[in-house]
Amino acid sequence: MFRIEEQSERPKSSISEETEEGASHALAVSGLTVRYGDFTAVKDVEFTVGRGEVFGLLGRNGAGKTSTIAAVTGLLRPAQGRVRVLGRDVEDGPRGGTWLGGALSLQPQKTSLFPRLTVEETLLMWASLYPEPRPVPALIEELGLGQKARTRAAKLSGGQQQRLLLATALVGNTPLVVLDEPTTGLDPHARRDAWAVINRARSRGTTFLLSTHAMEEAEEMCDRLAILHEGRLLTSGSPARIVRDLTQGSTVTVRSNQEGLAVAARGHFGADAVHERAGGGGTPRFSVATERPERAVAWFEERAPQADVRVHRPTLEDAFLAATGTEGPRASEGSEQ
Ligand SMILES: Nc1ncnc2c1ncn2[C@@H]1O[C@H](COP(=O)(O)OP(=O)(O)OP(=O)(O)O)[C@@H](O)[C@H]1O
Repeated sequence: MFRIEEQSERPKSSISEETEEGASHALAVSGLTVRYGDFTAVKDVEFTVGRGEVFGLLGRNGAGKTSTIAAVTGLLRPAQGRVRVLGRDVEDGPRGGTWLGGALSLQPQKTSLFPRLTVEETLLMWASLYPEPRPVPALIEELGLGQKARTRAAKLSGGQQQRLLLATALVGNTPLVVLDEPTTGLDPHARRDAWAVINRARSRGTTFLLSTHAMEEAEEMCDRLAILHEGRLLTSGSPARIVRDLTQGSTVTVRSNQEGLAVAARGHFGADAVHERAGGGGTPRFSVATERPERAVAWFEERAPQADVRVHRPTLEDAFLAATGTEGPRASEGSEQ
């Protein structure tokens, strides 16, 4: 379990003062446990999202991201725990599109699109559920669907449907927007367009909770992340902090026939930092673990100009793989105690 203390200062939402009272976070999740029958899909998950933040949920397939989102949005009643949006308990809100009087909106699943409604009709329908929706024509343009405004949902490509789903979440103009894998299936251009749309909404003060499998998206878009694994929250923090905490730092890999180079490297960087690598019978290879790869590269350039020197900086994907690499038995009623 991990608590997050920081929070961002952002403009207040349009929700009434009464519901703002005591609402120091856009979203506060505590002790969240979701069960399906005797299977525990989410266990004691705890995190907060500051106003105006983009907060990402990462996790392998089946880790519990969608179940967490369902509980956060009131679509599913948790077995235990509390979810507060702008200080107000989600359980108190009505179910359906007008959650918490317009405080949050959710990007629905593809199956929620009405195939015979056009892009425009779909968004007008969703807009009618919220007190202060965004103007539909401008949103259609922003999502790059201008040419398709009068096309039925069934006739859109997969990526266009995905953009329409993102638009249905944004049209409500709510302080908190929840997106379940918002850019899955989008081409790289459309993905960047979607990021730009999210960033524009963020700059107006909108808070986002999103789940994603795209590490680049998580690194690029999210202020903070939580990694869920087998229903539990493993860690949370900024992408940089997660990389720092869960990986061994940078590695410089050196291929060289120069005699004595590995020995000299051990003398300079320390014996523990230098590791021989299996070279497969080719040029001898070793790696150096270092916090300052640039300096290590300069050191090798000076002593062994012919050497093949490459830097590997740990990525969020490295951190994610390291954190979620183990596949133990899932939490369940029987194994929790
Ligand atoms: N309605 C349900 N009934 C029973 N089990 C469910 C139900 N919905 C989800 N589960 C189970 O709960 C676990 C978590 O599922 P969830 O959909 O929350 O994972 P996820 O992290 O969103 O996965 P993915 O990345 O594949 O979308 C999985 O083992 C899943 O099989």
